[in-house]
Amino acid sequence: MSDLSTLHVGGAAPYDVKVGTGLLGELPAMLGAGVQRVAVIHPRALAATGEAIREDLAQQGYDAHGIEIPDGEEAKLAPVASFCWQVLGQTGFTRSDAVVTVGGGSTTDMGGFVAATWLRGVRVVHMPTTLLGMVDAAVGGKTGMNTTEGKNLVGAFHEPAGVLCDLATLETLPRNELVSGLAEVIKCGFIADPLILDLVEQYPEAATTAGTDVLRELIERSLAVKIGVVVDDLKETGGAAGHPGREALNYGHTLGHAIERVERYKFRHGAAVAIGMTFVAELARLAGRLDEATAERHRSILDRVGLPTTYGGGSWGQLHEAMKVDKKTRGDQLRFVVLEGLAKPAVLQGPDPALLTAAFAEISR
Ligand SMILES: NC(=O)c1ccc[n+]([C@@H]2O[C@H](COP(=O)([O-])OP(=O)(O)OC[C@H]3O[C@@H](n4cnc5c(N)ncnc54)[C@H](O)[C@@H]3O)[C@@H](O)[C@H]2O)c1
Ligand SMILES: O=C(O)C(=O)C[C@@H](O)[C@H](O)[C@H](O)COP(=O)(O)O
Ligand SMILES: [Zn+2]
Repeated sequence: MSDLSTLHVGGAAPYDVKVGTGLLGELPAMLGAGVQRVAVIHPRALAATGEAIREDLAQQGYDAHGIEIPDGEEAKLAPVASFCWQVLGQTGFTRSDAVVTVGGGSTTDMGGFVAATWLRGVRVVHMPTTLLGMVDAAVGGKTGMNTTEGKNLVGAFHEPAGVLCDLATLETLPRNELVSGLAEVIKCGFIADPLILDLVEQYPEAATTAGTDVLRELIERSLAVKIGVVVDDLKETGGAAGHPGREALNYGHTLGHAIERVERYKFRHGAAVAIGMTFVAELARLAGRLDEATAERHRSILDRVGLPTTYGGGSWGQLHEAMKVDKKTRGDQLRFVVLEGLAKPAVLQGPDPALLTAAFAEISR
C-alpha cells in the first residue's frame, strides 16, 4: 500500500501504529496467530462499519461477534462494561481470543478497559475512527471509565497489540468532532513539537479538513509526540530530569475534565481541553512561569480553528471541587501541567488560590 506509514511503539510490549487508507487487510497480522474468537466493539453510529469488519473477519475463518455500545461518553459507564463482559462470557472468550475496537476515544477507552479486565487481560487492536482517537486515545494503553464522581476515575493501563488509523474513516466525521480532535494535536504542539503550531497557524483550513496532506502530517507528528512520551513513562510515574513524563499529555486536562463533568459530558472533550489549556497558560503567566506572547498564542491558535478559549458555564466553586479528583492531585494539593516556554512542560503544585481565581477570571465570560 503506497500511502502506508508505520510508527513503532517500543517498550516491554512493543506494537505498531499504522496510518493510511484501506487498512482492513492489516488486521489479521495485528491480531496475531492463535486467535479464534474476535469481539468487534463499536458505537451505534458505526454499526455498518463494525458489521463490515465483523463480516470480513468471519469470512477469514474467525468466530467474530459484534458488540454495539452507546455513542460518546454514554459508553464509558459501568453497565456498558458489564454488558460487554456478559457477551464475552456467553461466547466463551478465552485468553487467546481478541477484542477489536472501532470508533472514537470513548470506544477505545471502553473497549480497551473491557480487554484489560476480561480474564485479567486479552489482546486488543484499536481501529480509531476520529482524529482524537488516532492521535491520542488509541495509543499508549490508557483506558478509562467515568463514575458519578468524575471523569476516567476507573481504568487500567493496557497496551494494544496494534493500532490501525484508517484516514478514510475521517471523511464521515462531523466537522465539530474533527475540530475537537485538533485540540489534542495543538496540545502536542505546545508540549513538545512547535512545528505543529506553525502548520495549524499557516493552514487552518487544511488542518480542519479530512484528506489533506496537512492533516496527515499533523496526525503523524502528534503520534510521534504521544509515542515518545508513553515509551519513556508508560504508567505515569514521572519523567527524567524535571520533565513531567506522561503527565505532560494531561496539559489542559485538569480544568478540561472538570468542565466535562460539570457540563454532564455534553461538552466535547477537545473543546473542554482547549479552554483548559487557555486557563493553564494564564495560570503559568500569572505565576511568572510563562511569557505573555506564548500565553496569548494559545488563544489565537485555538480561536483560528474554532475551538473555545472562554467559559461561561459552571461556577468556579463547582469546577474547583471537580478538579480535586484529578489523578495528578496529591492529598489536598492540586497539580497542574504548565509550560515554561514552548515544548517546556513542567508541574505547578499547590498554586495560591488567588492565582487560580485570577486565571479563571481571564477565561470567564
Ligand atoms: N485513553 C486516552 O489516552 C485518551 C486520550 C484522549 C481522549 N480520550 C477520551 O476519548 C473520548 C473522546 O473521544 P472522541 O473525541 O473520539 O469522541 P467519541 O468517541 O465520543 O466520538 C464522537 C462521536 O463521533 C462518532 N463517530 C466516531 N467515529 C466516527 C466517524 N468516522 N464518522 C462519524 N461519526 C463517528 C461517535 O459515535 C460519537 O458519537 C473522551 O472520553 C476522552 O476522555 C482518551
Ligand atoms: O495519554 C495520556 O496520558 C493523556 O493524558 C492523554 C489525554 O489526552 C487523555 O484525555 C487521557 O484520557 C486523560 O487521562 P487521565 O489520566 O487524566 O484520565
Ligand atoms: Zn485528552
